[in-house]
Amino acid sequence: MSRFEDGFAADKLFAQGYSYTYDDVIFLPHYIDFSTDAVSLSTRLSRRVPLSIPCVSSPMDTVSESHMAAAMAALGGIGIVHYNCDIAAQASIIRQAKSLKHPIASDAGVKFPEYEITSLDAFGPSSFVFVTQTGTMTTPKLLGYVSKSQWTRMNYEQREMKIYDYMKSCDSSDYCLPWDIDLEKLEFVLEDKQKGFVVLERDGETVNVVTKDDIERVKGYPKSGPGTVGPDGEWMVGAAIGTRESDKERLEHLVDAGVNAVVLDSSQGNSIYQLEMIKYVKNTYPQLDVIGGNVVTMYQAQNLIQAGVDGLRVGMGSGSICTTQEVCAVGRGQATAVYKVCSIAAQSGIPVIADGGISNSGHIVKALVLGASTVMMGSFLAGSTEAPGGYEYKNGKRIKKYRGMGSLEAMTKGSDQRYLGDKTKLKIAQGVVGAVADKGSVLKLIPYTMHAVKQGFQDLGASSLQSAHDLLRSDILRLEARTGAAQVEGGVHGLVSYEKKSF
Ligand SMILES: NC(=O)C1=CN([C@@H]2O[C@H](COP(=O)(O)OP(=O)(O)OC[C@H]3O[C@@H](n4cnc5c(N)ncnc54)[C@H](O)[C@@H]3O)[C@@H](O)[C@H]2O)C=CC1
Ligand SMILES: O=c1[nH]c(=O)c2[nH+]cn([C@@H]3O[C@H](COP(=O)(O)O)[C@@H](O)[C@H]3O)c2[nH]1
Ligand SMILES: [K+]
Repeated sequence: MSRFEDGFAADKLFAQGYSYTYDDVIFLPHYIDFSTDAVSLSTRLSRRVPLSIPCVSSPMDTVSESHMAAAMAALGGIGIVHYNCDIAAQASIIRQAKSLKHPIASDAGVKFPEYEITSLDAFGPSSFVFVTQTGTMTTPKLLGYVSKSQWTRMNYEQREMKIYDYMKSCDSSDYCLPWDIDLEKLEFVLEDKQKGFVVLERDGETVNVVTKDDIERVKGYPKSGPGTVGPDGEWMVGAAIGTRESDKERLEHLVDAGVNAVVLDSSQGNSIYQLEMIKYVKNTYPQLDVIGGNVVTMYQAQNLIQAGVDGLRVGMGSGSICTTQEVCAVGRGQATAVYKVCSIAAQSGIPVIADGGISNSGHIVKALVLGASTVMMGSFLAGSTEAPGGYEYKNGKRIKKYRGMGSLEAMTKGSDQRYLGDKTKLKIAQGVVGAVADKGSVLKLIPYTMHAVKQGFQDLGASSLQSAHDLLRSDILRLEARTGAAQVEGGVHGLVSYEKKSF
């Protein structure tokens, strides 16, 4: 096939000594001969974990607990449960995620018993505030509830009381339904009994609380592809662990809880600790996929591949809450890192997760076309209904906390595990604590985002991830670096004001 010399081949672009990130590069459009619906984004997380969409949630304590993991699996992606908690808590998050057959995260407020409700904000868009021991719906034990109408009728003095002084208790089995009940039956019960909410239980444990409004809300979301279901017929769930001796005991409990893949969580994965942990996991649990990282160079990747990883995670300092490049002077622009690592991983058929720095669908297209099999997202998913933590209001905006796992706040919470109780160890932050805007449910956000990604693939003439990788490696797909002015031009510019609505 004759071709004009136009744009750059990826090999040439990424060999110039620059560290490019997603925004620095742009693909040149190719040729369309299929519809957007013909694009398949099916892929693999790791050697033996197939996914129908290339989306993975970050193992961070403000992103991935049970509701996020269940929702990601229901969408055809996967969630990686964080390990900034004790072993029993992480195992129980995995069990709960697998038990959320209907991955509905209620948008009701959830508070702990000593909380004082001072405004209707506590209810969010819902008619209820639920009360659990921890003030979250992660492994909840429902103690009681307050309805909006009850609270509105209370006088000012009563409103200064703690919730447990006036909440209605709901230990009556009248509210409880089995975790695996059909959605139609669930709806029927809600209609029939006029209760407004039900409690789903498995083996005597509460796994979820769902209101009538929640059911109506999720019914309006787009249909998503086949979910990520394991051989046990339940959602596949991944989990992060560290590389300390104590992580071996942690892993044993996670395996008991049914974990389907494990991510060795480190900013610099090319270490003796990780190489030894990879060998340990492979020897002890040969059926379990182990993902190594993080890496950004071919040398790092090669070492982990030789040690036997089933997947690699790429990114150092590219995350929205990361300060690693500032603090340690190491890392790499994410586009370069993904391209370089993928070019070596492809030779061994090892899937690569492009981790961090995703803030729009275009970044996802770039990561996937540059060779990644999946993208891992923190800030993109934080702030959603499924992310852990409650909403707050700031300057009239509904927000949720989002923090780096290397922030002082997160390290302090997990320090007992990571520093083995050694309080004398100096802690240097490599991340920040912040907040992100309410994004609604990932059950809506992700299907729209995947549709946008398919449109990008169509423009490039790639009907699948494999076809995109082939086009790139055969130099048919061309790209260029964007100047600062080209990046400005590529964004919205020259308007006095505008409203950006993506879907
Ligand atoms: N992707 C990124 O750019 C970054 C991510 N993070 C996140 O922050 C969290 C913490 O990351 P890291 O500090 O890199 O975690 P880490 O667990 O790899 O490292 C913590 C410290 O412990 C040491 N260590 C690990 N295993 C050991 C063993 N068996 N014996 C003795 N020392 C050992 C490491 O060398 C390091 O000094 C993770 O969740 C990570 O994903 C942090 C910084 C950057
Ligand atoms: O330098 C860092 N300090 C941190 O405290 C930290 N916490 C998470 N991560 C990494 O960032 C990824 C999420 O990035 P995004 O918000 O951009 O999706 C995550 O998936 C991690 O790889 C950190 N990196
Ligand atoms: K950063």
